[in-house]
Amino acid sequence: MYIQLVSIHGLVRGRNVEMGADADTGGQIRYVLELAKTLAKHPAVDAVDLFTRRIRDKRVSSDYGQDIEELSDDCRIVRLPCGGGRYIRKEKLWPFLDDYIDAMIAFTTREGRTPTVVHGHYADAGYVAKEVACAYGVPFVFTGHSLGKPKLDYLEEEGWSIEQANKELTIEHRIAVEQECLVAADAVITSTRHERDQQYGKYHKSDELPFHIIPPGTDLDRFFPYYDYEMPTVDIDEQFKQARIRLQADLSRFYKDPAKPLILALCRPDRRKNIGALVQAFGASKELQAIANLAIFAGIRDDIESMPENEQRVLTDMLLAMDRFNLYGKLAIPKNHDSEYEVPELYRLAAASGGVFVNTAFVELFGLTAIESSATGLPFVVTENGGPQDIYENCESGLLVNVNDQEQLTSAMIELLTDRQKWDTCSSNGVNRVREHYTWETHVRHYVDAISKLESQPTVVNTSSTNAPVRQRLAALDRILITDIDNTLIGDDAACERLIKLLQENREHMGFGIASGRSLELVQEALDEHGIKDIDVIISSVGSEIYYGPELAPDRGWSNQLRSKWKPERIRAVLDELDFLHYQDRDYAQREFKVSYDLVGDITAEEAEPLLHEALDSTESAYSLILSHGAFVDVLPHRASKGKAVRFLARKWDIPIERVATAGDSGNDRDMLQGRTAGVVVGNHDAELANLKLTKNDRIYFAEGCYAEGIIEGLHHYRLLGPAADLVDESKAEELENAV
Ligand SMILES: O=c1ccn([C@@H]2O[C@H](COP(=O)(O)OP(=O)(O)O[C@H]3O[C@H](CO)[C@@H](O)[C@H](O)[C@H]3O)[C@@H](O)[C@H]2O)c(=O)[nH]1
Ligand SMILES: O=P(O)(O)OC[C@H]1O[C@](O)(CO)[C@@H](O)[C@@H]1O
Repeated sequence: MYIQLVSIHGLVRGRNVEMGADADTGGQIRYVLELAKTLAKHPAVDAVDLFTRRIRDKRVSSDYGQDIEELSDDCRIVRLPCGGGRYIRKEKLWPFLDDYIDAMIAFTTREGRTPTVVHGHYADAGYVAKEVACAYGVPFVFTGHSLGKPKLDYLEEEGWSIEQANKELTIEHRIAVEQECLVAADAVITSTRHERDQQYGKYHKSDELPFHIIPPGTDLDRFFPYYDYEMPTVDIDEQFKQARIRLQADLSRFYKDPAKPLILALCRPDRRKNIGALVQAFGASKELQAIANLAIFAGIRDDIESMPENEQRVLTDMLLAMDRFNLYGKLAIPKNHDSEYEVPELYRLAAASGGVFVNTAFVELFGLTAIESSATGLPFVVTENGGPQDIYENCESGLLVNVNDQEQLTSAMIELLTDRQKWDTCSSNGVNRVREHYTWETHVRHYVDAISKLESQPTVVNTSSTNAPVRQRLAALDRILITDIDNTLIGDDAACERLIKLLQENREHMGFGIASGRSLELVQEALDEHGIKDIDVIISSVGSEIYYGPELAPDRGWSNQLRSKWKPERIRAVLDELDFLHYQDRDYAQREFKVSYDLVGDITAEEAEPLLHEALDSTESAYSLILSHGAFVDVLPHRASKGKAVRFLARKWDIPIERVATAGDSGNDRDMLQGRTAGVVVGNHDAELANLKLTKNDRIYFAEGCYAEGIIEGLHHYRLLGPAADLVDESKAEELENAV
């Protein structure tokens, strides 16, 4: 089996995982890393790749910018670009996921290994995994980790409007994607029954979906029992001992009486973790304060003011409550900790002190911290709402509480802190039963069982993607022809037929694309009229739209790139005032990313151009102006043009730009013909192409043949037809350039 796991957001690396560095780097990151590493050790698994986002940002470690990180011989983290290098929160990643899908397909195709399953974690990666699985016709597995509907319910209770939740958290889109993932999934892996029934239950009935309840594990090499320190025969890694000394020193700075038992809380700084309830309970109970100290580790922070709003509020509320209840000398809120060695030591220090672990989250889908604390022998007091119910039933290593009932919370803590017998029972139960129920090895055994049953029966029809085959085809191409339609591809029917036949013969390696000023509808009309089929990609409306395959699936990544600084209403307002322009009212002429006019009167294109720029500059829109056939004026977003769309495609599908043949006849083809593409200007070209000022880098072949005959001549010229071995290499390209 070759398993692809996908987990896009947060900070993912193999060593020194920065758990709690922000709200996006929590339990899910730990989960996917442990899952990947343990899966790779299973005898039925040949390899595991964990796909995440490549981040190149000075504010975070350069580790997150590495393309590949080996976790073991058969297990890698693969980082692919998704929306630039800057580290951004997960809600901002949505527009870039389509590009990520394509990058992942291109990567997989290059590697030449088809995944057995693609497993997406959280809605964002679920979306990616669903499409990739569909592209390869293999099963898609989904795990939500945290779901949008319950989050929205919580936010609404907190007074958020749906508009605010959409604006800041894109919540309805997330929920819609979760819904699609659940319908498409061949297996949904959940951690607990409660999660299946109460959380996923908000989306679908449990008998409608292929659920597998497989609880996660915990790393027992790190979360060993606290009493191992008392056992002279147990060998403990020095790094743990050093972490212990550091923590002891660090915590004792906060406390008047450091010898008291420790009440420990550890979670991401997220409001739903409801840390306030714990501070409130501790602050209000003189008894608790008399018998124990409180330590809250809520992520890692530098300057609270520079943190996102959610995290900022959690921390400031906590500091304010500390002040209000005057908990100085009794409460520690350390700024930093490391999750590899210090977190396990924290649990052990708390256990050795006879303390207790507390999690007062409003709801916890699973709650890794409850099994971590139990594994070290630290009893817990944990929310009864969610996954901890299962943990409690299996381990009996603590108490469940209604976190809205302060009295119950306080008494539970007091009970465990004062009843030594109870504490001992919970502590030993935790150590023993976590080893029975919550190891990653057990998880992986069940996981492999579940997915091997899927192997032979992928229910691809479930998925919503219709363009998967063409995506896969594009990823496998090593060259492509992209041609204009009018007066280039069409104009000589017999030559056009010859070209189509040649392309058919070379179809295995060579793609066929159109780049036209026409709208999609009019491109189709022309293609239908001439019986031209098997188009892989259509760049329409002068490069402002890209579509794939027979289903005409839009490239949303391209549209997202164009949206920035595009102000079509302002453009229209100023151009409407110019008397040498007529707003095109023909069908399909105006598009989301294209505002088009005809030149009218005696004015020439050369005379009109400076006047148009002057008007357009006043709009503060980032535009690109294209004049063609001496008659048409197209205004597009600054990032749109046929040439830019062609380069975008070459990059995205990893086709060397020298092997992208472009063919055209007029001004709006200029930028796809110039540069390193294998440009072909057909013999019947417009005068505006005759005087192209070519630079040393340009490769343009002026064909003698007209229309499609010229294209065929160009393809031969660049030796783009025939077997891959004949392809022009870099040195030949230079020779050719000179010849041109
Ligand atoms: O400051 C911190 C905060 C957390 N952690 C670690 O981060 C993980 C937190 O996991 P968990 O307690 O499960 O909470 P979340 O981060 O909220 O994780 C989400 O995803 C998990 C995996 O699916 C589920 O168990 C949770 O219920 C769900 O909320 C644990 O390993 C902690 O040790 C730290 O190291 N430092
Ligand atoms: O607030 P949200 O969007 O539900 O996300 C919760 C976060 O918790 C996590 O488990 C942290 O790892 C992720 O699933 C997600 O980053």
